[in-house]
Amino acid sequence: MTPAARLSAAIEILDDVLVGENAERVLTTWARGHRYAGSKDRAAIRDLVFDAIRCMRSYAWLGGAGERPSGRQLILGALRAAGTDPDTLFCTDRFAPRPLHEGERALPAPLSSAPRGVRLDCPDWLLPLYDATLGADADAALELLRHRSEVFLRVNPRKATLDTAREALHKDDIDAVPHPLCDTALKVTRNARAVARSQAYLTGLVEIQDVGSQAILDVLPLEPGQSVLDYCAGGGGKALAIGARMDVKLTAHDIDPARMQDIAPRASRAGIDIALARTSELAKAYDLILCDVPCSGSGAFSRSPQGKWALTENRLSHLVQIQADILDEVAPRVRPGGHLAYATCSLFKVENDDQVAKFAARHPEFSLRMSRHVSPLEGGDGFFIAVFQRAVVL
Ligand SMILES: C[S@@+](CC[C@H](N)C(=O)[O-])C[C@H]1O[C@@H](n2cnc3c(N)ncnc32)[C@H](O)[C@@H]1O
Repeated sequence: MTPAARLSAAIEILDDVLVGENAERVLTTWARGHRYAGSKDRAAIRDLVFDAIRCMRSYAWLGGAGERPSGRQLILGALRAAGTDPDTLFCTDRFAPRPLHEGERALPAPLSSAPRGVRLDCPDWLLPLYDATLGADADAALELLRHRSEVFLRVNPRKATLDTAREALHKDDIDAVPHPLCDTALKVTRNARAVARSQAYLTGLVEIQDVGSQAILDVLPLEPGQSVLDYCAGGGGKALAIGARMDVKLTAHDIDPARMQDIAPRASRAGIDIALARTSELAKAYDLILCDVPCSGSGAFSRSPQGKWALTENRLSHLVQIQADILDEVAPRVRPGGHLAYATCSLFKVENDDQVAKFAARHPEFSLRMSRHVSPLEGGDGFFIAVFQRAVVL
């Protein structure tokens, strides 16, 4: 496909995304209907689509749109943001987006004169929430969240060291460097798209996991032989990381067991045992329970940018209630003297410190031992973790 034809495809896909369709699903459907598009085309179109979602407000501004842009306006804005002359691609070539009309040619005011939420590609109502946590760092963090995230790997210490994992990756033409935030983390610096096909990945030397997600687990009070429950396990990212670090008796649980379907193959690749349990199968008490709760995702909007625009005040309140309910549900299953860890990929106080303070007030049998905020400025997604200990004598 020509670069202009890729733009036409991205415009078509974005038009579906803009009426509320899930971007991943639209991209998959599009690829099925356009078999002539090769893997490089699909990757380029995907990048165009996700960049436009991340930068929706600034591209809409530069594309001359209001708050409800079209796919065409977003792609026009993307070209202007990149300093590309749109006339070279919106042209009469076959499969190219049609040439610009007079109205579209009018240049917008510079982005530097746009309101803060437009410049930072953030819904206005979320700005004070970021400010409350990040203060003077808020703009720099939001700037990072409007760009594509890096690809990070977690080295599995059961199978490799950082060096042997890097060597194995190198054989598949992938370069990666250690990251200071966590001593299991590698940042991929070249050929990230090849990771999922590489021997290092297929044989369990490395897993794909954000560095912030790895770093928060450093604070878990893990001891060999403990019983550990990952209560909101999803695809098992955290459970796998725990099992790779320590010989523990690990159980994964999720309200939606279907979400755990990848855990068995991932655990087998990594050489780790993880039992999967339904709620009725959970034990009465665990030494450590991790609740990696559903959240706004406000620390990870560079990875999942649709969430940024879909979030509403009602949805956020609902999530905060779900998080509190999950903590109340698991609290009785922490053995006396055991630990309860609460984690989010959010940067909002209402989901983090406020949630933790309210739990402590409702459950005087738990004491907060520590909490850790990971900012996007540290290199990965934004995360939060708090660790409580249950009193020995109740
Ligand atoms: C943030 S995701 C977990 C990500 C996962 N821990 C990882 O690292 O890959 C949150 C998970 O919580 C699950 N969940 C939502 N409500 C729940 C509940 N009441 N009890 C248990 N799990 C729940 C969701 O299905 C979702 O898979």
